[in-house]
Amino acid sequence: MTAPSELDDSFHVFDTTLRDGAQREGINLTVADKLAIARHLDDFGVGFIEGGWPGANPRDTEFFARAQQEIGFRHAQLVAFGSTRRAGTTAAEDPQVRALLESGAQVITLVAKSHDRHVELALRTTLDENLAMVRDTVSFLKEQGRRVFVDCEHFFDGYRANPEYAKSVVRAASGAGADVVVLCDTNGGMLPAQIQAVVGTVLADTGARLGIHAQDDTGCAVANTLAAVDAGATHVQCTANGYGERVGNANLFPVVAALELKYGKQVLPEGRLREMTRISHAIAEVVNLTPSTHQPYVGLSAFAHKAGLHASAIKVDPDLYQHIDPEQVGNTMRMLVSDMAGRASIELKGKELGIDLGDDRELVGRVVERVKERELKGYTYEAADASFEILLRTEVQGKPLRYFEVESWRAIVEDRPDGSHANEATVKLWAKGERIVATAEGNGPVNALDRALRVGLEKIYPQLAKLELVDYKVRILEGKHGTSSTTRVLISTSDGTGEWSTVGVADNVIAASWQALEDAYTYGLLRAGVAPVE
Ligand SMILES: CC(=O)SCCNC(=O)CCNC(=O)[C@H](O)C(C)(C)COP(=O)(O)OP(=O)(O)OC[C@H]1O[C@@H](n2cnc3c(N)ncnc32)[C@H](O)[C@@H]1OP(=O)(O)O
Ligand SMILES: CC(=O)C(=O)O
Repeated sequence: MTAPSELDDSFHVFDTTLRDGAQREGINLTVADKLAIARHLDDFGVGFIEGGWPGANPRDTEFFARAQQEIGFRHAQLVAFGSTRRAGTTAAEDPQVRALLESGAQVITLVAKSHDRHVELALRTTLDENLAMVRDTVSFLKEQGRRVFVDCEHFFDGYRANPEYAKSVVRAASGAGADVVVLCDTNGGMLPAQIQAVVGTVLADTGARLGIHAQDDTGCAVANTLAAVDAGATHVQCTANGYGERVGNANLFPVVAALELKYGKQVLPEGRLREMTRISHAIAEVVNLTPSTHQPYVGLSAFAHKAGLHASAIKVDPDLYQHIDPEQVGNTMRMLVSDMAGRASIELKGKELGIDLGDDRELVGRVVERVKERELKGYTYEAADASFEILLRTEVQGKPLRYFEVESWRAIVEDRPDGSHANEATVKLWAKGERIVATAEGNGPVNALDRALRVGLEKIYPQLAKLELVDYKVRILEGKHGTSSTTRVLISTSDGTGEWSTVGVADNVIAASWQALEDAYTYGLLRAGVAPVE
């Protein structure tokens, strides 16, 4: 793989997940989390990882010390973030500038004011003193042998208010030796055409090497970043999954994918783009946020096709309804089966599941009809792949896919005088010619049924011991009918190596849960390779 020193310096992918990303509400990273994310980002191949603000809090200070000792960076250079010196002092004496040096980072990003109003109101100093703060801090850090990037905070709002002053900050930074001057849309209110025009003009007027840092308050951060690149910016600041202050920052993954796949610019080491989906999800795990299923390129739904017309064209050529081959970013195409499906959707889904439907138009038509009929009753197969597979196999073999037959089941909830509840269930089943009666208690009626089913079947199917219910969702489908409405239950089950979802629909929650449980156990046995009863 390419070592940091061999990376092409003409274009920078700069990640600020550990600094700006950590400013998102709800994210609270430990040092261990930061180290784990830095490893993922380095593995992905970004050029720069902004690790935080050393000196601002003990956690960031510790992160810099440990990252340099513990991570053997293969691609990225570690960057420390801080501000220009305070007004009325020198850079050498400013404790937070010293903390930047003491962090050991060889690359430093300085945040500088570039909006005249901010200088006067927030810094409470003069416009000239702010320029001196920028010049002094940059030249001091350059003298200390550091590479320096300057983030011009509120650049675009500042440019609108006072373009000459905003540009004088760029000139002060670049004149003092800043390697890149980054124009920041700090309030995130800009639109792509505005960004493109301003970046083009500033580049022509100052000749400085420019970067872009876009917040996502208009939902345009990715587009704004690309517009800046169109205008000549050669350094993009982004965060994994778009995490960041308020609504977030430019999302690293669509920016990098656009640069590589649409602009034809190689910004990552060879082959790393194919790791993008895995890395996006791994970082989401570390920050403890569920990955967005609808995220471009890397979301579970990014290449999921629901409409029958789409499927019929995809059957001929997937490119007809996909902007790229999902494998280029490590994602996969999925077919969703629902009441919007047509024959082609079922054929493609069958292929995905490894079930041969031959050219049996009648069979496929029957499955389409059955799905539509069931979805009208409230079933949803796009969220319950395992129940769909059971339905499909049942239609293909012309008889139910069965491991056991249910004679009856019963669940009892007992309200006790002390306010507690006892839940008990009994199931009566037939499996391999044997009649089974099993009773169990649980912490709710569905849990009691689940246990009774397991207790009853485990003697015959020991494979069931591994199964675990990992999620349970209930939805009332026709709220206006109150307690008499239709209830849909979705259950997710795991066997430790994979997870599957099943659905049940009935006029009461226990009956709906029972159906979903029956499918969950049936599918678990199918996955375990157990032959169904004839
Ligand atoms: C746009 C962005 O997202 S920039 C990143 C911002 N990130 C953070 O703020 C997270 C980390 N920040 C912190 O932990 C704290 O704010 C610290 C340690 C940096 C500073 O804390 P304090 O010294 O208590 O100051 P406080 O946060 O109240 O105010 C910031 C100070 O920095 C000054 N300041 C702000 N920007 C700059 C700048 N570019 N150059 C010099 N000084 C600046 C402000 O004028 C204010 O000065 P004052 O203390 O004289 O009023
Ligand atoms: C520097 C930064 O985070 C901003 O201006 O938004």
